[in-house]
Amino acid sequence: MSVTSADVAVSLEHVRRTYGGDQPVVALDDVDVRFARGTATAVMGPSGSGKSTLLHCAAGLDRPDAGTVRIGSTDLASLSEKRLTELRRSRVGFVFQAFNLVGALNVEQNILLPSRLSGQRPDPAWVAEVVDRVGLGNRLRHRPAQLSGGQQQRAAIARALVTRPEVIFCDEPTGALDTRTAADVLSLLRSVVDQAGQTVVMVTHDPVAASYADRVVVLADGRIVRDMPQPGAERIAEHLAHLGGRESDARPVAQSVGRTAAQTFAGPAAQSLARATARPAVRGEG
Ligand SMILES: Nc1ncnc2c1ncn2[C@@H]1O[C@H](COP(=O)(O)OP(=O)(O)OP(=O)(O)O)[C@@H](O)[C@H]1O
Repeated sequence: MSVTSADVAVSLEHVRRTYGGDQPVVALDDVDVRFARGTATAVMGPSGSGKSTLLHCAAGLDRPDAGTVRIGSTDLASLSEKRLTELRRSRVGFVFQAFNLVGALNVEQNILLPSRLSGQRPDPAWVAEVVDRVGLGNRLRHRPAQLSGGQQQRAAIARALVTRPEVIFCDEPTGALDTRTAADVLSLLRSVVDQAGQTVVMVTHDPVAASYADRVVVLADGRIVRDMPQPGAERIAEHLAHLGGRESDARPVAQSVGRTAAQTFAGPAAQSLARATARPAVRGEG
């Protein structure tokens, strides 16, 4: 993908991250990748290939040993820990497999937490729009434990959106969800990109989840070994199989792509899944 620097939301240039000890592990080995604004990218690869390390370095949660990481034009190495924390609160959003909502706070308080921490007073109209977009208007007073897994993840996505971050990093966002709920969450992330023009970088083991992205980057042994625009779930599964990905990575796709979406899912998720399993995700179809 050819992009000018103004179009780049996040860039990693020759990034290397080694974990120490007597037998050092090279988790990222000269990784060079740019994530364009207004796109969704899936980061895939076998267990231990460096996906989480890439996400953590890109998001400023970890510092590489060598190379440069930029959010927009900001070189993260130039920032003190305090400034880096501020950047993470204001310019970056996170969505994790385990939702990471604060159990003692209700949905509204969780959604507003990043703004509160960064001392901002979010625009009420924007908060209302975000709440509407994730469909939690009637759950704002509920605690996380009173929500389904899908609702908790939608609350986490709302929390990630509320500061209007330049990029949202997702680590296995559908890993704890059943397939139908996962499809709804992936459609929501897709709409964040298509309608709000935000940038999503998502680590996933799931080829169906990855097929919602505009691009799939595959890591092996800390290096990028594939960079595919809209490959589709079947092709992703084939690539993972060749890399010796976990058997469970490929099997559900092989099963679901053999059926129509209507057979596999009912309701609003079906249309999204049809797109995911029949052909690659296409931007603008949200
Ligand atoms: N804190 C750490 N200390 C030592 N080694 C680490 C540490 N974190 C990661 N590693 C090693 O770095 C390599 C990459 O790990 P990473 O977690 O980025 O892989 P991954 O692709 O996200 O794996 P998974 O899919 O299993 O979550 C692995 O060999 C891992 O054991």
